[in-house]
Amino acid sequence: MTLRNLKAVPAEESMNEAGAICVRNVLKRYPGKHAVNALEDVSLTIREREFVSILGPSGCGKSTLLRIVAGLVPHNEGEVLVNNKPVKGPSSEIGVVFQSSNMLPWLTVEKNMMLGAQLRKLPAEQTAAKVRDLIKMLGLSGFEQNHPHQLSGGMRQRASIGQILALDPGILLMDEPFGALDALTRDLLNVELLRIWQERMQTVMLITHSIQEAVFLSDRVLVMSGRPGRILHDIKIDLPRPRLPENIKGNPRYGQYIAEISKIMGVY
Ligand SMILES: Nc1ncnc2c1ncn2[C@@H]1O[C@H](COP(=O)(O)OP(=O)(O)OP(=O)(O)O)[C@@H](O)[C@H]1O
Repeated sequence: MTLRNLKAVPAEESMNEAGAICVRNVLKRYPGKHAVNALEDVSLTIREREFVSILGPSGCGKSTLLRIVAGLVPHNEGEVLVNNKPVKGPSSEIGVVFQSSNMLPWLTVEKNMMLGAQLRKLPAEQTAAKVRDLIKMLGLSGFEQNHPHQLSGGMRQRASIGQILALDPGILLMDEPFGALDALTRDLLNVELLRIWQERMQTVMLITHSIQEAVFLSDRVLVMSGRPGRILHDIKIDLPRPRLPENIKGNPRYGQYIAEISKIMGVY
Protein backbone atom coordinates (compact mmCIF):
# COMPACT_ATOMS: atom_id res chain seq x y z
CA MET A 1 0.00 0.00 0.00
CA THR A 2 1.27 3.47 -0.82
CA LEU A 3 0.46 6.59 1.13
CA ARG A 4 -1.80 7.65 -1.72
CA ASN A 5 -4.17 4.83 -0.78
CA LEU A 6 -4.81 6.28 2.67
CA LYS A 7 -7.98 8.00 1.48
CA ALA A 8 -7.38 11.51 2.75
CA VAL A 9 -10.49 13.08 1.26
CA PRO A 10 -11.69 16.67 1.47
CA ALA A 11 -14.08 17.14 4.42
CA GLU A 12 -17.05 18.18 2.24
CA GLU A 13 -17.27 14.71 0.70
CA SER A 14 -18.52 13.25 3.98
CA MET A 15 -21.36 15.79 4.23
CA ASN A 16 -23.89 14.12 1.99
CA GLU A 17 -25.48 11.90 4.60
CA ALA A 18 -27.32 12.43 7.87
CA GLY A 19 -25.30 11.77 11.00
CA ALA A 20 -25.53 11.74 14.78
CA ILE A 21 -23.57 15.01 14.67
CA CYS A 22 -23.87 17.40 11.73
CA VAL A 23 -21.99 20.68 11.71
CA ARG A 24 -22.57 22.89 8.70
CA ASN A 25 -20.67 26.04 7.78
CA VAL A 26 -20.16 27.07 11.38
CA LEU A 27 -18.50 30.35 12.24
CA LYS A 28 -17.57 31.17 15.82
CA ARG A 29 -16.38 34.62 16.81
CA TYR A 30 -15.26 35.46 20.34
CA PRO A 31 -16.05 39.17 20.67
CA GLY A 32 -14.26 41.81 22.74
CA LYS A 33 -11.10 43.87 22.59
CA HIS A 34 -9.13 40.90 21.27
CA ALA A 35 -11.95 39.54 19.11
CA VAL A 36 -11.02 36.39 17.20
CA ASN A 37 -12.72 34.13 14.74
CA ALA A 38 -12.02 30.76 16.33
CA LEU A 39 -13.82 28.76 13.61
CA GLU A 40 -14.77 29.63 10.04
CA ASP A 41 -16.88 27.58 7.69
CA VAL A 42 -16.49 24.35 9.67
CA SER A 43 -18.49 21.41 8.35
CA LEU A 44 -18.40 17.79 9.45
CA THR A 45 -20.65 14.79 9.88
CA ILE A 46 -20.19 12.01 12.43
CA ARG A 47 -22.39 9.00 11.84
CA GLU A 48 -24.09 7.03 14.58
CA ARG A 49 -21.64 4.74 16.43
CA GLU A 50 -18.67 6.21 14.61
CA PHE A 51 -15.47 7.03 16.51
CA VAL A 52 -13.99 10.23 15.11
CA SER A 53 -10.93 12.09 16.40
CA ILE A 54 -10.07 15.70 15.71
CA LEU A 55 -6.47 16.86 15.48
CA GLY A 56 -5.16 20.35 14.83
CA PRO A 57 -2.59 22.89 15.94
CA SER A 58 -2.93 24.48 19.36
CA GLY A 59 -5.51 27.28 19.36
CA CYS A 60 -7.21 26.19 16.11
CA GLY A 61 -10.60 25.93 17.81
CA LYS A 62 -10.91 22.20 18.64
CA SER A 63 -12.30 22.77 22.15
CA THR A 64 -14.55 25.52 20.84
CA LEU A 65 -15.98 23.10 18.28
CA LEU A 66 -16.58 20.43 20.92
CA ARG A 67 -18.27 22.95 23.24
CA ILE A 68 -20.52 24.13 20.42
CA VAL A 69 -21.61 20.56 19.69
CA ALA A 70 -22.14 20.03 23.44
CA GLY A 71 -24.41 23.11 23.55
CA LEU A 72 -22.07 24.83 26.03
CA VAL A 73 -21.03 27.67 23.70
CA PRO A 74 -23.20 29.35 21.04
CA HIS A 75 -22.03 29.71 17.46
CA ASN A 76 -22.52 32.79 15.28
CA GLU A 77 -23.29 31.32 11.89
CA GLY A 78 -24.13 27.94 10.42
CA GLU A 79 -26.01 24.97 11.73
CA VAL A 80 -25.29 22.31 14.38
CA LEU A 81 -27.55 19.26 14.55
CA VAL A 82 -27.39 16.40 17.03
CA ASN A 83 -29.63 13.47 16.13
CA ASN A 84 -31.18 15.73 13.49
CA LYS A 85 -32.23 18.41 16.02
CA PRO A 86 -30.60 21.83 16.29
CA VAL A 87 -28.41 22.18 19.38
CA LYS A 88 -29.85 24.83 21.70
CA GLY A 89 -28.06 23.93 24.93
CA PRO A 90 -26.73 20.94 26.88
CA SER A 91 -28.72 17.75 26.33
CA SER A 92 -29.02 14.37 28.03
CA GLU A 93 -28.19 12.75 24.69
CA ILE A 94 -24.62 14.03 25.01
CA GLY A 95 -21.96 13.25 27.63
CA VAL A 96 -18.83 15.37 27.86
CA VAL A 97 -15.50 14.31 29.36
CA PHE A 98 -12.86 17.00 29.92
CA GLN A 99 -9.16 16.76 30.65
CA SER A 100 -9.60 17.38 34.34
CA SER A 101 -11.94 15.27 36.41
CA ASN A 102 -15.50 16.51 36.94
CA MET A 103 -15.79 14.72 40.27
CA LEU A 104 -16.82 16.45 43.46
CA PRO A 105 -13.97 16.04 45.98
CA TRP A 106 -16.24 15.48 49.00
CA LEU A 107 -18.11 12.54 47.45
CA THR A 108 -16.86 8.96 47.07
CA VAL A 109 -16.26 7.42 43.65
CA GLU A 110 -19.57 5.57 43.87
CA LYS A 111 -21.54 8.66 44.94
CA ASN A 112 -19.90 10.74 42.23
CA MET A 113 -20.94 8.17 39.65
CA MET A 114 -24.52 8.14 41.01
CA LEU A 115 -24.80 11.91 41.16
CA GLY A 116 -25.80 12.76 37.58
CA ALA A 117 -28.56 10.15 37.57
CA GLN A 118 -29.82 11.38 40.94
CA LEU A 119 -29.95 14.96 39.67
CA ARG A 120 -32.00 13.72 36.74
CA LYS A 121 -34.21 11.76 39.14
CA LEU A 122 -33.55 8.46 37.36
CA PRO A 123 -34.59 5.32 39.29
CA ALA A 124 -32.03 4.79 42.10
CA GLU A 125 -31.92 0.99 41.96
CA GLN A 126 -31.33 0.89 38.24
CA THR A 127 -28.57 3.50 38.54
CA ALA A 128 -26.91 1.65 41.42
CA ALA A 129 -26.79 -1.55 39.35
CA LYS A 130 -25.39 0.34 36.37
CA VAL A 131 -22.74 2.03 38.54
CA ARG A 132 -21.72 -1.33 40.03
CA ASP A 133 -21.21 -2.70 36.49
CA LEU A 134 -19.27 0.37 35.42
CA ILE A 135 -17.01 0.22 38.48
CA LYS A 136 -16.13 -3.34 37.53
CA MET A 137 -15.73 -2.53 33.86
CA LEU A 138 -13.46 0.42 34.60
CA GLY A 139 -11.23 -1.55 36.98
CA LEU A 140 -12.27 0.47 40.03
CA SER A 141 -13.51 -2.43 42.18
CA GLY A 142 -12.35 -1.93 45.76
CA PHE A 143 -12.16 1.85 45.30
CA GLU A 144 -15.90 2.58 45.40
CA GLN A 145 -15.69 4.29 48.79
CA ASN A 146 -12.52 6.25 48.03
CA HIS A 147 -12.62 9.98 47.49
CA PRO A 148 -11.15 11.45 44.29
CA HIS A 149 -7.91 12.58 46.00
CA GLN A 150 -7.29 8.96 47.04
CA LEU A 151 -7.11 7.82 43.39
CA SER A 152 -4.28 7.96 40.86
CA GLY A 153 -4.68 10.34 37.91
CA GLY A 154 -5.61 7.46 35.60
CA MET A 155 -8.19 6.12 38.05
CA ARG A 156 -9.70 9.59 38.48
CA GLN A 157 -10.09 9.91 34.72
CA ARG A 158 -11.64 6.43 34.51
CA ALA A 159 -14.08 7.39 37.25
CA SER A 160 -14.89 10.63 35.38
CA ILE A 161 -15.68 8.60 32.28
CA GLY A 162 -17.81 6.32 34.49
CA GLN A 163 -19.75 9.34 35.75
CA ILE A 164 -20.69 10.18 32.19
CA LEU A 165 -21.36 6.58 31.09
CA ALA A 166 -23.72 6.11 34.06
CA LEU A 167 -26.06 8.50 32.24
CA ASP A 168 -25.99 6.36 29.08
CA PRO A 169 -25.52 9.17 26.59
CA GLY A 170 -25.72 8.09 22.95
CA ILE A 171 -22.97 10.57 22.09
CA LEU A 172 -19.70 10.97 23.92
CA LEU A 173 -17.62 14.12 23.43
CA MET A 174 -14.12 13.94 24.87
CA ASP A 175 -11.74 16.89 25.10
CA GLU A 176 -8.18 15.61 25.64
CA PRO A 177 -9.44 13.18 28.31
CA PHE A 178 -6.02 11.60 28.78
CA GLY A 179 -3.91 14.70 28.10
CA ALA A 180 -2.68 15.06 31.68
CA LEU A 181 -1.64 11.41 32.08
CA ASP A 182 1.72 9.74 31.55
CA ALA A 183 2.24 7.87 28.27
CA LEU A 184 1.87 4.38 29.75
CA THR A 185 -1.39 5.15 31.59
CA ARG A 186 -2.67 6.88 28.48
CA ASP A 187 -1.98 3.80 26.35
CA LEU A 188 -3.75 1.57 28.89
CA LEU A 189 -6.77 3.88 29.02
CA ASN A 190 -6.92 3.97 25.22
CA VAL A 191 -7.29 0.20 25.24
CA GLU A 192 -10.00 0.45 27.92
CA LEU A 193 -11.80 3.18 26.05
CA LEU A 194 -11.90 1.00 22.94
CA ARG A 195 -13.17 -1.96 24.92
CA ILE A 196 -15.97 0.17 26.38
CA TRP A 197 -16.78 1.64 22.99
CA GLN A 198 -16.86 -1.82 21.40
CA GLU A 199 -19.32 -2.95 24.09
CA ARG A 200 -21.54 0.11 24.15
CA MET A 201 -20.99 1.57 20.67
CA GLN A 202 -21.65 5.21 21.40
CA THR A 203 -20.91 7.88 18.83
CA VAL A 204 -17.61 9.41 19.91
CA MET A 205 -15.96 12.72 19.02
CA LEU A 206 -12.50 12.90 20.58
CA ILE A 207 -10.24 15.95 20.64
CA THR A 208 -6.61 14.96 20.99
CA HIS A 209 -3.08 16.20 20.37
CA SER A 210 -1.79 12.67 19.87
CA ILE A 211 -1.67 11.40 16.29
CA GLN A 212 -0.96 7.86 17.58
CA GLU A 213 -4.00 7.94 19.86
CA ALA A 214 -6.22 9.26 17.06
CA VAL A 215 -5.11 6.55 14.60
CA PHE A 216 -5.32 3.73 17.14
CA LEU A 217 -8.84 4.60 18.27
CA SER A 218 -10.69 6.08 15.34
CA ASP A 219 -12.77 5.19 12.31
CA ARG A 220 -11.89 8.61 10.91
CA VAL A 221 -9.43 11.35 11.80
CA LEU A 222 -10.27 14.95 10.95
CA VAL A 223 -7.38 17.41 10.72
CA MET A 224 -8.04 21.11 11.27
CA SER A 225 -6.11 24.10 9.95
CA GLY A 226 -4.59 26.76 12.20
CA ARG A 227 -6.96 29.49 13.49
CA PRO A 228 -9.53 30.22 12.25
CA GLY A 229 -10.02 26.49 12.30
CA ARG A 230 -11.48 24.62 9.34
CA ILE A 231 -11.56 20.91 8.64
CA LEU A 232 -8.84 20.34 6.06
CA HIS A 233 -8.62 16.55 5.89
CA ASP A 234 -10.92 13.65 6.60
CA ILE A 235 -8.92 10.43 6.80
CA LYS A 236 -10.61 7.04 7.01
CA ILE A 237 -8.63 4.69 9.27
CA ASP A 238 -8.93 1.32 7.67
CA LEU A 239 -7.48 -0.87 10.45
CA PRO A 240 -9.21 -4.05 11.64
CA ARG A 241 -11.31 -4.15 14.84
CA PRO A 242 -11.27 -5.16 17.60
CA ARG A 243 -8.03 -3.25 18.01
CA LEU A 244 -5.44 -4.27 20.53
CA PRO A 245 -1.94 -2.76 20.73
CA GLU A 246 -0.36 -6.11 19.86
CA ASN A 247 -2.29 -6.49 16.60
CA ILE A 248 -2.31 -2.83 15.55
CA LYS A 249 0.99 -1.27 16.54
CA GLY A 250 3.01 -3.68 14.40
CA ASN A 251 0.66 -3.25 11.43
CA PRO A 252 2.51 -1.31 8.69
CA ARG A 253 -0.67 0.62 7.87
CA TYR A 254 -0.75 2.01 11.41
CA GLY A 255 2.72 3.47 10.88
CA GLN A 256 1.74 4.77 7.45
CA TYR A 257 -1.32 6.58 8.80
CA ILE A 258 0.82 8.19 11.48
CA ALA A 259 3.44 9.22 8.91
CA GLU A 260 0.78 10.61 6.55
CA ILE A 261 -0.98 12.63 9.24
CA SER A 262 2.33 13.86 10.67
CA LYS A 263 3.23 15.10 7.19
CA ILE A 264 -0.14 16.83 6.76
CA MET A 265 0.31 18.53 10.13
CA GLY A 266 3.95 19.44 9.49
CA VAL A 267 5.29 17.41 12.42
CA TYR A 268 7.89 14.73 11.84
N1 LIG B 1 -13.92 32.12 26.09
C1 LIG B 1 -13.10 32.64 25.16
N2 LIG B 1 -13.04 33.98 24.96
C2 LIG B 1 -12.24 34.50 24.01
N3 LIG B 1 -11.45 33.78 23.20
C3 LIG B 1 -11.45 32.45 23.37
C4 LIG B 1 -12.27 31.81 24.35
N4 LIG B 1 -12.07 30.48 24.28
C5 LIG B 1 -11.17 30.28 23.29
N5 LIG B 1 -10.80 31.48 22.74
C6 LIG B 1 -9.87 31.66 21.64
O1 LIG B 1 -10.36 30.91 20.53
C7 LIG B 1 -9.28 30.26 19.85
C8 LIG B 1 -9.52 28.76 19.84
O2 LIG B 1 -9.43 28.26 21.17
P1 LIG B 1 -9.69 26.72 21.53
O3 LIG B 1 -9.45 26.55 22.98
O4 LIG B 1 -10.98 26.33 20.97
O5 LIG B 1 -8.52 26.03 20.68
P2 LIG B 1 -7.90 24.55 20.79
O6 LIG B 1 -7.62 24.12 19.41
O7 LIG B 1 -8.77 23.69 21.61
O8 LIG B 1 -6.55 24.85 21.57
P3 LIG B 1 -5.58 23.84 22.37
O9 LIG B 1 -5.23 22.73 21.41
O10 LIG B 1 -4.39 24.68 22.69
O11 LIG B 1 -6.32 23.36 23.58
C9 LIG B 1 -8.01 30.68 20.60
O12 LIG B 1 -7.44 31.77 19.92
C10 LIG B 1 -8.50 31.11 21.95
O13 LIG B 1 -7.67 32.11 22.48
